[in-house]
Amino acid sequence: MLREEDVRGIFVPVVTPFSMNGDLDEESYDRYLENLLTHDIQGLVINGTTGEAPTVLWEEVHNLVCRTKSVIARKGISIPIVVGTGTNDTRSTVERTVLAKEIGADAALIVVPYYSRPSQAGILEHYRRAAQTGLPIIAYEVPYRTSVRISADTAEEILALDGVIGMKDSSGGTELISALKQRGVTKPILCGEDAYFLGWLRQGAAGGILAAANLRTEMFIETYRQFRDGNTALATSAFDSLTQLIDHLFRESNPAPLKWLLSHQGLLDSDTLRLPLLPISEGLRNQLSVI
Ligand SMILES: O=C(O)C1=N[C@H](C(=O)O)C[C@H](O)C1
Repeated sequence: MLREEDVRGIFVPVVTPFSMNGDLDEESYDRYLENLLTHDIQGLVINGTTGEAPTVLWEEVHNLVCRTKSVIARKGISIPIVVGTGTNDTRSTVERTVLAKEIGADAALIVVPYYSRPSQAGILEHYRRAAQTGLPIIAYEVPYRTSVRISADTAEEILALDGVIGMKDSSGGTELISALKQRGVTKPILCGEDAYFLGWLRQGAAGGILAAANLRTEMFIETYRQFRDGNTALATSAFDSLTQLIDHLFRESNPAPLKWLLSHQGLLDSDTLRLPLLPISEGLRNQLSVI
């Protein structure tokens, strides 16, 4: 299981490849994962936003976890697997987290419950129940997707729960992380906003869960390592080399641009997404093909 002290560095949220008919494309997944695991990343996230969690069935998540374990074993490496188990329903979140534990996940990524607009107390209770499953939890704050924002007080209380080992912060600004750091919170916070990765490291983030790190993975690792080692100029120049890519990857809904680039590079057979997401526009295809 993932330990709090190992929540650092570059975690890569994997895509869920689909064939043209919309079925899970297992062959592409294995090929893409084999390639990704040539890099020295600190963890994988299955069934996150980048994995199109809202459209992936639990049986498919199960299949992806098993396939991932096989690829990892074949390569003779060890790398933690974090599985997205969060829904907007506490009971199903707990059930999925228990199932993820049973199939050997190392931690669960649990999004703030969306749609229902729960109170801060309701959000805290959601995490309290999930944390009781015994699978380490990374809470995931992403207000532009969930339409609720956790306060610094609630974030601090969530992070104080036994079993919560960290937080992924995609809140769009540094207010939350700086408030938590000012309060002396020591549990790790991972950046979930690719464009702000270096800025977040400066604020005390322990690393990032970054869709863009599926591409140019080495430069993300370099940014993290140089920053960690105090070489801020080298970290800045590594990160500067990534900003154009990051900007393009988020011009249309993630993971559509990423899937297009992965298929353009031959790592996936197709850039198929499940509705309501659609493949990227022709305009963005033209831009991506020359970056
Ligand atoms: O899949 C994820 O985890 C990520 N989700 C963010 C989003 O699209 O909201 C982006 C981040 O890079 C990784």
